[in-house]
Amino acid sequence: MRLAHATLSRKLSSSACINQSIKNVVVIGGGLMGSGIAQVAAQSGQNVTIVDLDRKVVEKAQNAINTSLQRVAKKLFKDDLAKADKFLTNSMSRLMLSTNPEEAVGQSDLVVEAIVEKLRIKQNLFKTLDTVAPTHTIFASNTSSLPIGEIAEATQRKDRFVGLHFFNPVPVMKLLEVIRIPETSDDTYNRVMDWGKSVGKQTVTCKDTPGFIVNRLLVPYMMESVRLLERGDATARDIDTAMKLGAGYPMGPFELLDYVGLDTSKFIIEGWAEKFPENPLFKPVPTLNRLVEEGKLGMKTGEGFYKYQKK
Ligand SMILES: CC(=O)CC(=O)SCCNC(=O)CCNC(=O)[C@H](O)C(C)(C)COP(=O)(O)OP(=O)(O)OC[C@H]1O[C@@H](n2cnc3c(N)ncnc32)[C@H](O)[C@@H]1OP(=O)(O)O
Ligand SMILES: NC(=O)C1=CN([C@@H]2O[C@H](COP(=O)(O)OP(=O)(O)OC[C@H]3O[C@@H](n4cnc5c(N)ncnc54)[C@H](O)[C@@H]3O)[C@@H](O)[C@H]2O)C=CC1
Repeated sequence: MRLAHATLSRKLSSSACINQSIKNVVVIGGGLMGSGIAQVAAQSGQNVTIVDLDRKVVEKAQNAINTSLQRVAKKLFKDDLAKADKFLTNSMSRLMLSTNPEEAVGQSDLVVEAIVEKLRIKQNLFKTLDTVAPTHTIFASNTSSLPIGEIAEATQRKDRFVGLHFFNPVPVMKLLEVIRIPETSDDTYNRVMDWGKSVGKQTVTCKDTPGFIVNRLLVPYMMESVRLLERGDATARDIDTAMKLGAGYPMGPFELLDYVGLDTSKFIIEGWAEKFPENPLFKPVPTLNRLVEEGKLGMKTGEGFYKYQKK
């Protein structure tokens, strides 16, 4: 009887949740993207827990969010300091820190994963969370390039699994790519589309295909830029200047590679080269591999294609 009662209450709670909007968000990964995703959810009025392996990383994320929120507050309430301060305090009050993903997801409506771009690590994380997260909780990956279907393989909740691909810097870039797999339910899709708009993003939808829309076009362009450099056709600085002044890009490809992170860029192209060895667009790039091997990951380590002032 107790079991039936428990099952009934889970069913009721999950069906009741279907009508509820997403209020409790857990972001796993407190790096470049995780901190941005946590920020836009917190500033939009949601309760957010940001999780990473290491307490120092989540505290660093909290500081980065605070700094970024000050820029947003200044823009939103330029001549009303009291309102700007209230916005900042309220947003930060909705942000919790954790290094325990299993515990953090206990009350979640949505889990957004933004950890390292490695399929096995993402699968292991979701496999573990699938056993402890509430039945109604939606799982989403912010992966740049991995198949959402393969990440979802690790769980029993493919109907509640999507890709939610944000862009860097998350507080500024307006786009959110929403990727559904064949098993994604209409209710899940509709709820994450509404959620994406609630955090201020314009959503587009794409099939579960390598790189979805933007990265499928952007990453080969960035790799081709490095090949142009390797041939000695032009310097990195001139290639960046050319693309900013000639194509109106806000950043050139080398500035962007340093901004995105050379490690993430390498993981993306490596994954595609492995799956599609015959596609010349996905050929790995020796200079990128060398810089990553030397620990030069871009802005986040102070040097990539360019050197940066340590903050
Ligand atoms: C790899 C993947 O999977 C997918 C990806 O993300 S691919 C990468 C996609 N992103 C891009 O292509 C970024 C291209 N670059 C840009 O858009 C711009 O260079 C940039 C927004 C990053 C910086 O813009 P900028 O004009 O050079 O510098 P800056 O003046 O500091 O910022 C411009 C505005 O954005 C705001 N801003 C910039 N970074 C911010 C942040 N982290 N938080 C909050 N606000 C920020 C600033 O406050 C500023 O606003 P105001 O001018 O109104 O004060
Ligand atoms: N860097 C970018 O411009 C963009 C990256 N992405 C994607 O977002 C994801 C994260 O990328 P970044 O934020 O750039 O990486 P990052 O390296 O800045 O952050 C990744 C974080 O994940 C943490 N982490 C790793 N394994 C973990 C685990 N098992 N549990 C909890 N935390 C763990 C790391 O400690 C690190 O803090 C990747 O899948 C990437 O492809 C998506 C859009 C843009």
